[in-house]
Amino acid sequence: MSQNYFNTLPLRRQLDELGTCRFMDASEFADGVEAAKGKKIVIVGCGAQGLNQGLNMRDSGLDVSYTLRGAAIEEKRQSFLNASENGFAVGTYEEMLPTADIVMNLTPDKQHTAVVASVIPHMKEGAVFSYAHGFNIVEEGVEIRKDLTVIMVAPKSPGSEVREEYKRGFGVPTLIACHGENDPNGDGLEIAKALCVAQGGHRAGVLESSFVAEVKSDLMGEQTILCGLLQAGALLCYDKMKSEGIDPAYAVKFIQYGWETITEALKHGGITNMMDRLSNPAKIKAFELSEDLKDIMRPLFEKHMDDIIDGTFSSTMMEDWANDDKNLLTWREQTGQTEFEKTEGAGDISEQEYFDKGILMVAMVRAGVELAFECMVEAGIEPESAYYESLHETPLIANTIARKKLYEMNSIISDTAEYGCYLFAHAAVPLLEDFMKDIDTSVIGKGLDMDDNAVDNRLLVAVNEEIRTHWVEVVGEELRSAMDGMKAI
Ligand SMILES: NC(=O)C1=CN([C@@H]2O[C@H](COP(=O)(O)OP(=O)(O)OC[C@H]3O[C@@H](n4cnc5c(N)ncnc54)[C@H](OP(=O)(O)O)[C@@H]3O)[C@@H](O)[C@H]2O)C=CC1
Ligand SMILES: CC[C@](O)(C(C)=O)C(=O)O
Ligand SMILES: [Mg+2]
Ligand SMILES: [Mg+2]
Repeated sequence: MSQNYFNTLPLRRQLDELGTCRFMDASEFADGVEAAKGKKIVIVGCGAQGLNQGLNMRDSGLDVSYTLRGAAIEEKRQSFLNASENGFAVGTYEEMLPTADIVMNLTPDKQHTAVVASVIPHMKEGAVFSYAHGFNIVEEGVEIRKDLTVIMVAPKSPGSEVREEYKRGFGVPTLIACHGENDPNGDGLEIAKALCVAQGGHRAGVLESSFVAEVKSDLMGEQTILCGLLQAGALLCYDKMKSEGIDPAYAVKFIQYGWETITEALKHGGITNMMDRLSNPAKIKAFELSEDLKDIMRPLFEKHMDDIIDGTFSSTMMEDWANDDKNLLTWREQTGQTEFEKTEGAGDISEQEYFDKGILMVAMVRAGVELAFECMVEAGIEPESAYYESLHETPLIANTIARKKLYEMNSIISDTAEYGCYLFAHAAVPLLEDFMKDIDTSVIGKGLDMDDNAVDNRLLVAVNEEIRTHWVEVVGEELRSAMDGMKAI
């Protein structure tokens, strides 16, 4: 029986692994996809990451095909259709794996131990086995045959946006690593770099990371700001707007597209730019609300970080795996039944209106990004990694909500993220009950009375200073300066 790998490490090694983070210079990607060129790359699974990573890598000139479990091929399941209708070769493990040079495991985390057991025996000696998230290695302590090189290429983005950003000529920030226990030829990182380039990651920013740093930061981002808070915030804002007499169809549309519009400003210019989109009085109001939100939610964010670091979260989720995903499936069903999810959105809303009438949503984003960033950094995760996992990825998740509300977000993110999202949202909604009682339509749905735009100069200066000097803004400005190819959506 394997055990939590991170928990077996001595403290100093844990801290080293958590703090492994080197921003890679563009010159390090000068060889492009060379290290993977001509190699047979076989992807296991053709879902959210599998399909989109494969499409990008093929467009980058690599030899990509798929292997699926026998039943998926026989029954022509969605994964088979995803691969075959996109013109990829698809075969069984016996057909595809023995000749593969690089096998990319893009199946759900829950399945990884079974996938390792069934896939690895077919792999040739000296091949490469790749992950997009290190849960199986770090939280389950799975050990891989020593002749195999084990790498990680982890896009900080939903699969759909890995593709969309690539098509726009950009990419998504990516964490790459080679598992120290499996690097027999010393070339694992070179291969990870090539796969990352093939997915477009080098255009947005790449960190040389570790499996540990990726897992602990990824779990924190997805549970809190990326998914949990957007889920909780959507439900709370909708209920408030409706109870204040705002047309439900307008409220739904406002929230569905509001996260995307607001956080697009975040992606391009950080919290500073997002807050600058508000009038001065609205900015001060959003700042005050976000300070209150930070005070109320800090213990919850800290609890998620602590539970992730000491393995409580992963063991709780694995209990649910063993219980046929009872919690996950119940929470998924409940989300599908919410009025927000079932009501069709309607109404004309201009881009600026989302800011002017969405002051509370702006406040939630600022509070969530800063809290997630602060908790990660306090736990030993480097600021660059915390930035990608909190601020940069929030708009990419918001893009999925704009497509089909919370249903779309939860079906595109991994099952692991979805579980953590519900866990957080179920705690956050009651936690914010009293705070929400004091909220009215001036900050969500209608906006401030704009007859008088006057503000206290000293207060405005202090608020601007506080926003602009936060560490997430300092590191963000640096990281965004390397994102010269970023495109508007
Ligand atoms: N979702 C995302 O956007 C992100 C995911 N990740 C990571 O990427 C990995 C893949 O996640 P995601 O794309 O969400 O996964 P999906 O749920 O979309 O993967 C579904 C695919 O996995 C196959 N599969 C499921 N179980 C098995 C099994 N036991 N054996 C073989 N194949 C199986 C399915 O085939 P079948 O048709 O047979 O069921 C299907 O092809 C995870 O490690 C995740 O943490 C990382 C970043 C973001
Ligand atoms: C936000 C969740 C994520 O980590 C991701 C898309 O990056 C996932 O596991 O889906
Ligand atoms: Mg992630
Ligand atoms: Mg994840």
